[in-house]
Amino acid sequence: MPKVLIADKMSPRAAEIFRERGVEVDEKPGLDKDELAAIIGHYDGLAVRSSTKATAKLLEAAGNLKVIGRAGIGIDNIDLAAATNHGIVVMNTPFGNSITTAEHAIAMMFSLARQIPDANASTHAGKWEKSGFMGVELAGKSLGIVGCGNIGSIVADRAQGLKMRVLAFDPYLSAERAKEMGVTKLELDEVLKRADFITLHTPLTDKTRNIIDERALGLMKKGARIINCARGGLIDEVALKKALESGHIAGAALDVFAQEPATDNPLFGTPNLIATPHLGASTTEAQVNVAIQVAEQMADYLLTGGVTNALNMPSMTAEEAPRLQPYMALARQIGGFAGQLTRNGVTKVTIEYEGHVAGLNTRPLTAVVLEGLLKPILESVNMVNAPVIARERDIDVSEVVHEREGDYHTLIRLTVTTDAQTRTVAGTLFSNRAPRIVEVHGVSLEAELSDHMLYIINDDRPALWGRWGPLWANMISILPPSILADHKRAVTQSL
Ligand SMILES: NC(=O)c1ccc[n+]([C@@H]2O[C@H](COP(=O)([O-])OP(=O)(O)OC[C@H]3O[C@@H](n4cnc5c(N)ncnc54)[C@H](O)[C@@H]3O)[C@@H](O)[C@H]2O)c1
Ligand SMILES: O=C(O)[C@H](O)COP(=O)(O)O
Repeated sequence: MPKVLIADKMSPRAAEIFRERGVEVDEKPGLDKDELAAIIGHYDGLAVRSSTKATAKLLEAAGNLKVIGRAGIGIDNIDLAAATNHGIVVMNTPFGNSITTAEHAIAMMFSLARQIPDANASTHAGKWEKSGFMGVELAGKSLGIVGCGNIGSIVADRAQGLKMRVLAFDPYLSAERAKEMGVTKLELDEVLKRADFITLHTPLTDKTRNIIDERALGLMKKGARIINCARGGLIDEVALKKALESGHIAGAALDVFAQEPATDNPLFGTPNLIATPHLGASTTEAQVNVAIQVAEQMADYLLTGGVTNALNMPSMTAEEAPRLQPYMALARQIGGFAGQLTRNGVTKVTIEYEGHVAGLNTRPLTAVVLEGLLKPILESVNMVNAPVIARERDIDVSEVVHEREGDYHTLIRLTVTTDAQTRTVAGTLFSNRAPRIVEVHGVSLEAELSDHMLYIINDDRPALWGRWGPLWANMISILPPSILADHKRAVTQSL
């Protein structure tokens, strides 16, 4: 029975689902990195939110780990490259907390517009400063959204309900989608210049780090307000502090910070700053959503091989997984067989899908062919890291899907090119389930592979094979070793 560790505070629904699905589960939120490293080796799955750091060092100690599930969206706390290298699938739940986070951004916008946190504190202090908290109306104002994906588009919808004009900067937002959403798509500088409120909803990448820096803040209207419920690091915190202190920016509401947990931040104490401790996803509804999704996805992967919302391997639904299973076995055999035939460095790999298989989800099959191909040289390769390893080794991988049906109702053909030669291996499924190798280097044959086989090319040199010679002339043979027991010496010499 696979075993999963829930390492962050999560809705109890996650553990319930793991148990219902037949996955053993331990809930241990709040372990420090050494405690986690000491036990991670016992688990097949690790379920986290944003607190647990799945670092390269931790993953070194995670010898059995097959999947990391992020109950949420951002995976900044997971070393994706290290996970991929270790063959660990990383999956998130991209939609479960989007509404909740969009609502937090809207709540932050209202809080800024009406200074609710300061007014609340002042009233609690018995000051009754009615004239000290003059606000601004949202209706008729412009909201600039930077990053108009899942959350940004929900924010746009809610803002339109508040009768705001919505401007969007997102290089990947199509004109049609912008039109459909009723937002005005503009370049960043235009959005900054025109908006009364700016809200950020991009991931933190090399391109978005400090996207709101001193220059960007300078472009914003005097008296504009800014909200960040996406990721710390999108705003230069020192520049924002200056802009708030000078009054150029009338207010900022931040849910996320460059360093988290943010217990000591240069912005703390700055006037007109509203801060929440990364609460964007913290509603009961969102936490139940992401807990259910992450547990279902991880259980699917561990129990059926189904892959949903993975960030480092192609998806394969739990329904597809059993249908693809015999093809996975075939793909692994074809790749493994070709890998054992290949001596020199591989430069190019072409995988052709023909007939029935051409209509299936071929990306996982390609990953498995590559796994098989690379296995003879790299013990730790699996279908998660095989495509990355191929890329790192400059192997040009291409998939060709033929709609035509050839001699077989379904066929996978692998062509491997090295500096020295080109080799092909093709296989089919008998009765839609039993893998058969049906072609090697253009020679037709039929072989059911088992774990230990002998592969022989007979050069047809006189006297090499004694009485077997005439039979094997110009043939490739793949045989169980027992058949050749009497001829062991000859075979050994030949190989
Ligand atoms: N505060 C929280 O608790 C909380 C909760 C959920 C999500 N988040 C964060 O919110 C962010 C957005 O989440 P999402 O689900 O909407 O993601 P998403 O991938 O659906 O949307 C991100 C958008 O940003 C756009 N984008 C990418 N690079 C850009 C760039 N250089 N300039 C402008 N736009 C760019 C993308 O095209 C995409 O449309 C993520 O960073 C996520 O981690 C925070
Ligand atoms: O990316 C996310 O989903 C949010 O940052 C939520 O993080 P959390 O699960 O730690 O609340």
